[in-house]
Amino acid sequence: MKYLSRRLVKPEHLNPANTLFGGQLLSWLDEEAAIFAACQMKSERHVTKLIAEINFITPARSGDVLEFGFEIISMGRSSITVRAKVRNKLSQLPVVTVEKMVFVHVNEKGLPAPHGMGIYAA
Ligand SMILES: CC(=O)SCCNC(=O)CCNC(=O)[C@H](O)C(C)(C)COP(=O)(O)OP(=O)(O)OC[C@H]1O[C@@H](n2cnc3c(N)ncnc32)[C@H](O)[C@@H]1OP(=O)(O)O
Repeated sequence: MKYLSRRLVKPEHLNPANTLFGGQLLSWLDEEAAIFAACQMKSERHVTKLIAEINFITPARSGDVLEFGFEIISMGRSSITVRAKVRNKLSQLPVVTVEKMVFVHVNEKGLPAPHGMGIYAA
């Protein structure tokens, strides 16, 4: 798994329990995974199709630096499927894992279109 980006947890990202709001983390994850998918497909136009099995493992707190890791599970005709893990940079503890994120390359009408790429390192 490649850890390609980092985010700092700030007070405005917290929930009433003073830990990172899950929706904030998922928003970051979707954006970071979409960038990863774009790099693999060499695509500027793709959409998130599926996010499956999200497991929030340990809480993150203000001041924590989170690292976002991704790996390719498979590439199809128009789609790419990736696995994701976010971990605490200092402790290396896993914060969340996502078993499956599917992104689909689309044409100008928003319909699936072949990305034409094999697997290569971004
Ligand atoms: C980055 C963002 O936040 S984007 C915003 C959020 N996302 C969206 O709004 C997307 C809304 N959804 C859509 O527009 C449509 O569902 C599309 C364009 C993604 C797909 O349309 P579909 O009619 O399902 O396409 P189709 O059945 O031809 O499948 C296209 C590809 O997706 C894959 N796919 C479709 N459904 C699934 C699924 N449930 N799970 C896994 N893969 C799937 C197919 O296997 C196919 O892959 P392949 O071409 O590599 O073999």
